[in-house]
Amino acid sequence: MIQHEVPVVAVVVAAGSGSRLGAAVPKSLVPLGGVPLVRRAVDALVAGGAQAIVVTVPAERAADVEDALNGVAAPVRCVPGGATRQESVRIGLSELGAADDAIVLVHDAARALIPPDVVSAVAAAVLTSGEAVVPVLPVVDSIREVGEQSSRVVDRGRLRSVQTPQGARMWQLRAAHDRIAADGVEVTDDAAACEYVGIPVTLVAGHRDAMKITEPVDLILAEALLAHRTAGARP
Ligand SMILES: Nc1ccn([C@@H]2O[C@H](COP(=O)(O)OP(=O)(O)OP(=O)(O)O)[C@@H](O)[C@H]2O)c(=O)n1
Ligand SMILES: C[C@](O)(CO)[C@H](O)COP(=O)(O)O
Repeated sequence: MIQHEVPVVAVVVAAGSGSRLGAAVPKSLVPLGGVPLVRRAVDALVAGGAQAIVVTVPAERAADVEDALNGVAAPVRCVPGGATRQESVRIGLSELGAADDAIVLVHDAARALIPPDVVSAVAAAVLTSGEAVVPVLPVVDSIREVGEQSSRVVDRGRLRSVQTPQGARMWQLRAAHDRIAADGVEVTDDAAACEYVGIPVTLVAGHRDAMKITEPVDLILAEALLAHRTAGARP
């Protein structure tokens, strides 16, 4: 388990239904190598240095998520999530009893194979930068922006795809999420919330394993990545 100089706490958002995955259970309970996604995500955060975790869960399956998290090596509390990811994060933050200067990480349960080294790197960068921190990857496809009648090439060298965990000081992230809620602003991630209140964003290297399991093909890929990991080989 990686240790940090400052307390590190986390919100794992796991309250989504996973409609695009189309499984018989909410996505966070879908097994990957026999272990629910939410358990893999929480274990990786703990291995990367998170000392206490709040997990937002689908209210009707709270007991199942609690069962899945039985025996995690850090204090974990489950709370019902909100109607959107953004609302779930805000609820999770409000339930974390951490000091204002603690480092807080927000992570998608759907990014179940996040390497603990990336978790640790995000926390370390919050400490050194004083900014919001986001793990990113270069974009590998060519990208076109579409208009009404035509489309145009976008320079992908200037683009990055954004992963989680995203980190900040607790006071920063709480202020950011309270403000966007008050202003009725919708964001897709926590760095965007921080940016809205003027907190700069630092980028660190993400990892292919931290892909968001969104569609059925992603689960097939994740099973293959896990098999490589288990065999001690890297793709
Ligand atoms: N109301 C919501 C919606 C999403 N999430 C969480 O936010 C993460 C990212 O969302 P996504 O992967 O897009 O999950 P879903 O919303 O469940 O997917 P879909 O849009 O396919 O239904 C997931 O870990 C999901 O559980 C959440 O906690 N609360
Ligand atoms: C937070 C996130 O995973 C970063 O890529 C993403 O924005 C979640 O978005 P979604 O709309 O819930 O898929």
